[in-house]
Amino acid sequence: MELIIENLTKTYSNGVKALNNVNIKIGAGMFGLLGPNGAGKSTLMRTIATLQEGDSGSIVFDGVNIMEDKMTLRNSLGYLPQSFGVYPKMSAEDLLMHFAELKGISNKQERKEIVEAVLEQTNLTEARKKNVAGYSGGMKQRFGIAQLLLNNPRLIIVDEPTAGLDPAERSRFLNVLREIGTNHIVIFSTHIVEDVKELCTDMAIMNGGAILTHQTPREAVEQIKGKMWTKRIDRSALNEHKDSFEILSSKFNDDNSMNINVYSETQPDELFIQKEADLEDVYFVTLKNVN
Ligand SMILES: Nc1ncnc2c1ncn2[C@@H]1O[C@H](COP(=O)(O)OP(=O)(O)OP(=O)(O)O)[C@@H](O)[C@H]1O
Repeated sequence: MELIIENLTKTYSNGVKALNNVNIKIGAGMFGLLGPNGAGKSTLMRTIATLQEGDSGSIVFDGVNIMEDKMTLRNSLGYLPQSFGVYPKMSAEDLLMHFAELKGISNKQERKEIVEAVLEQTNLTEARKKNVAGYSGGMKQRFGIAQLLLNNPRLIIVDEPTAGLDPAERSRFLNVLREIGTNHIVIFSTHIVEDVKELCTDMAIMNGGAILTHQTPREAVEQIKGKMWTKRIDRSALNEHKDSFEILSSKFNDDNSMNINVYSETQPDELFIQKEADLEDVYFVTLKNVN
């Protein structure tokens, strides 16, 4: 199972180059697509999901060029968009039975079994009789996953699913995705670095329509190990430090001080101490290198 994207380009009619020669190979497992707002993540995901077309390049899923043969991909695709419509006042179970019928599962017993299974997979069995319209944000997102699992997709695309979820709901949602990720390709876009850290076996960072880096989270952190420095400064000294150092990120402390973080091969000055590199540092280093 493999998705291969080559030389994919898309320029919108207003001149925005949303995809700039994207090349990437994605295998089974949880793949995190990380990037700031406007990086091109949604454009890339919508193009893979065949909801819009690239200007040039190719996307091949399991040997089939999906730009030429959209139907084959659609039969094995589950797509959860960034936001989806309003649900009627129906229980999750009834609504899923209805969607299953629309998806062509005509045998009622078979439909029941599949619906039961997807409710279980998304931890919604207890809430199956409740109206989906009254579900919390996190439950709606899990329902979205239940719905896309009905036709047993091999490629699952979820566009910023954790945005707006509270920590408990986010964690439940990530657990559901984690289970699914073991035997599917799951492409998951987010601007939350923690999501990728907790969940993904593979990841890419995107900005300005281009893939800036494609590595496992562990490899990415390994690469900047020993090169991250932090210095505790008085908050009022921030501007003078900005003039002297390229500050990647900063954190306020409880007192009047703050920590500034810098990427450097060598100690930037004698008051900087080495900091344990993490994925957030990778994200900022990667974005900074192209700016
Ligand atoms: N239909 C469109 N017409 C014109 N420009 C568009 C269109 N859709 C997106 N863009 C622009 O293309 C660029 C990439 O947008 P895209 O939505 O793919 O990014 P994103 O990484 O998903 O961002 P976000 O996290 O904000 O959803 C942005 O500059 C955006 O303004």
